[in-house]
Amino acid sequence: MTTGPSGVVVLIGPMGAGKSTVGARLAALTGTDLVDTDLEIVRRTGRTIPDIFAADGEAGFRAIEQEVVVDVLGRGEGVVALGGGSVLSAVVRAALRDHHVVYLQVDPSVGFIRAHGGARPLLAAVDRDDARRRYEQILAERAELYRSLASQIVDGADAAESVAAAIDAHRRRAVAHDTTSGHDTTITRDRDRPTSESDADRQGAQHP
Ligand SMILES: Nc1ncnc2c1ncn2[C@@H]1O[C@H](COP(=O)(O)OP(=O)(O)O)[C@@H](O)[C@H]1O
Ligand SMILES: O=C(O)C1=C[C@@H](OP(=O)(O)O)[C@@H](O)[C@H](O)C1
Ligand SMILES: [Mg+2]
Repeated sequence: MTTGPSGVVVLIGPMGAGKSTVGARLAALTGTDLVDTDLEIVRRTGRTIPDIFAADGEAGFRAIEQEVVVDVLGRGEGVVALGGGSVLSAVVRAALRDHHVVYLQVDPSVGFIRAHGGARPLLAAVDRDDARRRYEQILAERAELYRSLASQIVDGADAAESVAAAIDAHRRRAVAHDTTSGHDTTITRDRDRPTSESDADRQGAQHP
């Protein structure tokens, strides 16, 4: 993949949106490397994420996460799949500014089913209904943050191959500065460069 001035494609979105899965597909599709920052945290600390939450609390996890994410983004190339809560850090948000940031958007019904039952401490409630309510609350709290950071928004409910292909197609068009090749229907917003008047209108409508 030709990646342009800033080479990193960063995937954001809630737990279960498919960031890790799509990240792997996109890296394979484009012949680049994936860094999944959750896995990188485990690799660097030698501890699992539930262990870190249990011993250091969420605040302790966020401190480690911020350091790892900023470091990984500084490498300047490849695909980076963030953990869903990375964007809660203002330092991480600032570090995202120069990169192509893709928000994998999912309804809570899709995201929760995918995320529940794994080793995610924030959904570790004993009762499934409690866990679901927690997921919905987290998504409601973060949705606008994800939107505001995104250079591209894709439908995370689509098949992982399709999501990866949509990201690659958008990236190729952006690098080629091709404003005439039409629209990718999964793209709802291009932060930096409207591809048509209607896109520009839509941006204005979303960001008064
Ligand atoms: N596009 C997709 N279609 C169907 N299942 C998916 C898709 N993306 C992810 N999954 C499944 O959902 C679960 C969570 O995916 P994951 O990539 O870990 O999400 P995230 O990193 O955003 O939390 C995994 O079991 C994965 O196989
Ligand atoms: O949303 C969150 O706060 C979290 C998401 C997880 O990653 P995924 O988004 O890859 O599931 C992981 O970083 C941790 O359990 C916290
Ligand atoms: Mg993940």
